[in-house]
Amino acid sequence: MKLVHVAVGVVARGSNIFTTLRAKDAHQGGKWEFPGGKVESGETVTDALTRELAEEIGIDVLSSEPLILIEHDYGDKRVKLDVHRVTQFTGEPHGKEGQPSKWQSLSDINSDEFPAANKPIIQALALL
Ligand SMILES: Nc1nc2c([nH]c(=O)n2[C@@H]2O[C@H](COP(=O)(O)OP(=O)(O)OP(=O)(O)O)[C@@H](O)[C@H]2O)c(=O)[nH]1
Ligand SMILES: [Mg+2]
Repeated sequence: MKLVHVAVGVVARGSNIFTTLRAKDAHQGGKWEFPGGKVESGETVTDALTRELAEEIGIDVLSSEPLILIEHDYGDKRVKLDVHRVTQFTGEPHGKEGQPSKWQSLSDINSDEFPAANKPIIQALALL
């Protein structure tokens, strides 16, 4: 099965992190996620991160740094999540595609409400 390369952005304000709800009919639908999406051919991960966060949550990423790289096999799909912490941005994050969104404080984040691949992301954030 082919590996889907995904750019994922952790947008934080203090200890709050911006999260969005995946559409019911999407892969891992109904779970909360960190916004992001597939890296297209010819794009760098940073290009993809910038494009996806502009499309999905209406922000302009000014700087970001790598947080963690995760490979996960869902059985129906294999993903490589290239997770970056967004350290500077302009604009106010919102569910630009109509998706529900919320700021969640790190201490309240429940891994069970996120796709299984996200567990190490949430653990890594807790160590920062
Ligand atoms: N954006 C995002 N995707 C995640 C996370 N965790 C996780 O397993 N994924 C998986 O990564 C894959 C690609 O993400 P995506 O659905 O956002 O891709 P996309 O924006 O390009 O959407 P599209 O497929 O509708 O074009 C999905 O299979 C999704 O389940 C996460 O925290 N954020
Ligand atoms: Mg997406």
